[in-house]
Amino acid sequence: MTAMLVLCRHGQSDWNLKNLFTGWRDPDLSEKGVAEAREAGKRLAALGLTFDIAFTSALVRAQHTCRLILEEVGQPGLETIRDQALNERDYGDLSGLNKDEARARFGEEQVLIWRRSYDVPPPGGESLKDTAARVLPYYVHRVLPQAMAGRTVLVAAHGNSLRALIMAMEGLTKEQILKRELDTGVPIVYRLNPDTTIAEKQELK
Ligand SMILES: O=C(O)[C@H](O)COP(=O)(O)O
Repeated sequence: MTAMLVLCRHGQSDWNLKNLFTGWRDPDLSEKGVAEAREAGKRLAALGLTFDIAFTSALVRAQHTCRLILEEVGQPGLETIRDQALNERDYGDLSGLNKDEARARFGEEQVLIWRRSYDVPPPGGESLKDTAARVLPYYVHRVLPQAMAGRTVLVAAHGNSLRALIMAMEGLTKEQILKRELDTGVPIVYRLNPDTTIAEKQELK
């Protein structure tokens, strides 16, 4: 039985556009983000993909992306489970700050460590490791069983909650995940082996 899992980072949000640290703050998609989410859905539809269940976070930008993808594949109203386990990494005290201003204030290197290191949390927030500690159990207990039962699963979530998941799924090291960036609104289609390892991966850029 083929297990199919599609991961998609939300389309551009209003705060991505304004270059603000977002984390658990809750802006909606920008106009461009809406178009990106629709395009993601069109690309999935072009592959002939339809879903059996969708998962998204407790945040509007991911939920909106999920909804638009489902509309474009002709499945509005498909069962969708929302859970804060899939939320973006909590950016703590950085939330709401402009990323360039933060670089000017704290230094380029420090900001890069907060944004991309594996285990250094931003002040008052979550490291990627902390994010993984909530994303991975949710994946193993909720998402993966659906895929392994032969259902095609959509996960519409966030840059860092998905980086944490991809690090585990693809077996990336701390060094490799540092360089892994996820584009907004670009679906990654995984076909999984019966032992849950990756059989095939396709990024729909
Ligand atoms: O939460 C945020 O600010 C972004 O959407 C993801 O941030 P990052 O590019 O710093 O990981």
